[in-house]
Amino acid sequence: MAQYIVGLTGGIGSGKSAAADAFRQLGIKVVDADWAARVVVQRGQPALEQIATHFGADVLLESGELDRAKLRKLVFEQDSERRWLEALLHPLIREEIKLALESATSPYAILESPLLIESGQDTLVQRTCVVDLPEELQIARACARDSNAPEQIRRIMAAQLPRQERLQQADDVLDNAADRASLESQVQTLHEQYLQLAQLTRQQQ
Ligand SMILES: CC(C)(COP(=O)(O)OP(=O)(O)OC[C@H]1O[C@@H](n2cnc3c(N)ncnc32)[C@H](O)[C@@H]1O)[C@@H](O)C(=O)NCCC(=O)NCCS
Ligand SMILES: Nc1ncnc2c1ncn2[C@@H]1O[C@H](COP(=O)(O)OP(=O)(O)OP(=O)(O)O)[C@@H](O)[C@H]1O
Repeated sequence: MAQYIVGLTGGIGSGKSAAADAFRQLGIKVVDADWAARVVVQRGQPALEQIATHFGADVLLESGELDRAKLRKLVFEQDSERRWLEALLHPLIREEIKLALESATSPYAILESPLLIESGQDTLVQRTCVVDLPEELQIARACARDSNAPEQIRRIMAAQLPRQERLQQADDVLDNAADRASLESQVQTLHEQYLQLAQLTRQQQ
């Protein structure tokens, strides 16, 4: 496991991927929880079978892969179904994340996760960085990206920590209300701090 891990979190459409790309450009290994969530439900994985048994074979595409759009609709319309899915997937996602972090060789690593705090993945990290922006801008960007209805995005946001509660958990905040250049220069500043913190941690061991 990389010795110093920074958790990068924020609500749907906040700009986590954009921030993560900027860290990658600086040579930092990024492990993405949404990627791990895809790995654990690939064809042939036991979790995919359990999902098909619980929700019915309708949640599979003809190829046998998960129909993610269908499952997305089902779980964000009913809290109990979302909780069932999370209870199945979160422990598997955590193990996948740990494996990926173990192979990180950069001076520090980033764990990018929309549910870093909600799912307890923050126990895997030394520091929490929150990507923040006003909710209306978050909704507008998330809708534009996925051509999703605002109501769908609001439902997903309702399943995530409210903005203020997330900010209370932050060691660092990336303000993503302005353009990408502004985000990238904030990432550069944090990167320099993280290099120092990672070095201090190594020296103390
Ligand atoms: C419901 C699923 C199939 C929808 O898939 P889809 O490809 O449409 O979306 P994707 O996985 O790319 O997620 C997009 C965004 O939705 C939000 N989101 C996803 N799952 C959740 C959840 N359980 N609670 C709140 N927000 C969520 C996140 O902001 C995420 O970045 C998928 O999100 C899923 O399997 N979710 C449960 C696993 C999970 O909690 N993943 C989040 C990372 S730990
Ligand atoms: N500073 C910015 N200015 C304008 N558009 C931006 C900015 N940052 C991100 N975006 C755009 O907003 C959308 C959401 O950003 P991004 O995909 O990085 O968010 P995310 O937090 O990773 O979302 P999710 O949780 O859904 O994976 C994308 O279309 C992205 O290109």
